Amino acid sequence: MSHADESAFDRYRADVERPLARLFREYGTSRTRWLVAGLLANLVAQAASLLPPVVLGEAIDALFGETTTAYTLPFVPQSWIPATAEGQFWFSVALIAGSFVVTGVFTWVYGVVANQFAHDVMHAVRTDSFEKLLRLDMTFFDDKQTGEVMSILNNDAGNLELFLDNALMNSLRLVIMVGGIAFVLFSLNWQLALVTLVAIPAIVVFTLWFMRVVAPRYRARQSATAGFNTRIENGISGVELVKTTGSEGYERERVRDASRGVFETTMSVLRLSYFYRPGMELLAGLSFAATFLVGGYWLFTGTAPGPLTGTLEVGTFVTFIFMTQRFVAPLAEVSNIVDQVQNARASAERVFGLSDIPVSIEDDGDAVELRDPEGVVAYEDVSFAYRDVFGETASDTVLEDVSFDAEPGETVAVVGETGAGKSTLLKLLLRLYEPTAGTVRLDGHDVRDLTLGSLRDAVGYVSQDTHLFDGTIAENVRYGRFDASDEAVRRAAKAAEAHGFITELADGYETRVGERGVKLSGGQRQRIALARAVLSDPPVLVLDEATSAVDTETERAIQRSLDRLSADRTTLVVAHRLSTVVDADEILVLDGGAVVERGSHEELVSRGGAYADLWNAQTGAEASVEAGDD
Ligand SMILES: Nc1ncnc2c1ncn2[C@@H]1O[C@H](COP(=O)(O)OP(=O)(O)OP(=O)(O)O)[C@@H](O)[C@H]1O
Repeated sequence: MSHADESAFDRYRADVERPLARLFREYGTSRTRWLVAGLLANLVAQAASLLPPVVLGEAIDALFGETTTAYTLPFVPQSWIPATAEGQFWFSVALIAGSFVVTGVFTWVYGVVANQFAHDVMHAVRTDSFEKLLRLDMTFFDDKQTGEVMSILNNDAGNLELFLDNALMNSLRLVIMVGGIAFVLFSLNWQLALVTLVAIPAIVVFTLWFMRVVAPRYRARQSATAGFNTRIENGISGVELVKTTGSEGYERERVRDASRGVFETTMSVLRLSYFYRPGMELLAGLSFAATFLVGGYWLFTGTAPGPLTGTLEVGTFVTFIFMTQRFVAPLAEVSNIVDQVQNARASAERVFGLSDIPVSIEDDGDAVELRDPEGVVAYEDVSFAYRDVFGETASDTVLEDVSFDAEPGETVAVVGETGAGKSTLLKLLLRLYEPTAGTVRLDGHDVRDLTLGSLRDAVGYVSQDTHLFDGTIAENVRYGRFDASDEAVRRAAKAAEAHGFITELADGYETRVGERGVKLSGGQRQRIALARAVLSDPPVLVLDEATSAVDTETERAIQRSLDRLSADRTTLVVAHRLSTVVDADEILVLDGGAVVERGSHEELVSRGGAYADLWNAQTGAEASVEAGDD
């Protein structure tokens, strides 16, 4: 499989080694005290819960039978045990009551502690994953796997929580129960204990087999779930397109297929679980039946059956029966534990798969903080091709040997046919991508040497597709400059010719813009984005078709205020409508990523080249539209 066919997740997820061990290393060690407290509380609770059957068995033999034996208890010094039968009876009552109290209190403690531990880890996994997402290169998002990503933050973090809270504590309970019970049974009667515990190796082998067989099915289920999330996410975010093209049936089919994938992969896990769970119950039940058969026969006949030797007391037999019952329940839980462990393993692989995706665009140790930027921009022989997340070239050359300078107060316009590389050229200044050759400089610094924060603070950027967050207009203008005063927000809106329409809205600056700003028109959204870019008063303004969606009248007004704004700033602007760039100090005409012409509007028109053709086509077109309007 070539990299192009493989998602970044698949690649890095496959390389994650021992994901659950890594979970403990990365998230458990800093929370060891919670883990240890949980373990200890669990240990005490389980140990205390083993006491009543032992005391009961001892009481039967020492106090209730016709022929009584001496009252002894494992781990309890003989000097603590009262000498009289009555004293021993009350001692037994106290021990049984006490053990229930201890079990109750410590079960509560371990519940609280385990919850705290597990939810704290889940919180950390979520926030770390989100933080990592924000650091990832744009190339990652160009592959757009929103559904996968949402799955990590939701399902996977949840699976890990369930594992730490439930599976981990339950498996400890299981180990303590089985270990503790085995210990007690062996100390009471090792021969009968062998009979009782003979099923344990079979249970272990059966469980290991199940885990091995079910693991790939879990992985398949998780990917199917992530794929389903992606489908849903795409269907909903593109709902307008779905409706306007009447594609509801098509989308329904696609979601149905994705959902069927989840259904089938889930069923393939469940089919094994159906088999495993009764298998475990059967093995646990066999152990109980064997104990009852052998112990019962021993008591019934009064002689040790088969190769067994010695005597068996009724009380010991009762303790055995109670104890065997005790481990049937936790053993039946094993299938749930295995379920959660497998789920958690696949989820941890995905969490760490994400965290292992390399980030190439970030501050390195000696990045320079750009202070008091002037806004001198220089592109020196810049070439560029898009790369994929694996660092391999993913597109043809998009920019080739582009050089230009822009000083404060100057405007450089980039024009050219669609796909010529104009937007890409601007993005390199913000270091959303890095050139494959050549250097982009701001105030003489290679942008790669500057801290991303100070670089991006110095550049106000309005992209081609403006994004607004759900919130008020004021919040959207303030985005990125969260401490800006109301007055500053208004000033920025005025500069972007947005103040007028904002004040006409019922709630003015407090109007909610809806998901992605859908409650505003395209032109209104652009003006808010422009206001956002000018709010911070950056020395460099980068406008990628910032006024393409507004009417000519508004565009002229914006142009006038931009002229004022750009008087002492460096402005890089991409425009399709050439009328907006006639005053630019330099116009670069891009064709196939290379600058084919450069100069002022007048120079380029008089040269009669590509720009002049574009200009004539546009002014001619405008003239005919106006003629048509008349
Ligand atoms: N994220 C990406 N990954 C791979 N190739 C890309 C990516 N973005 C753009 N391209 C390709 O790079 C080329 C230049 O795109 P760019 O958006 O810079 O063009 P443009 O001149 O701004 O076009 P337009 O005028 O239509 O906005 C196009 O061929 C496009 O297919």
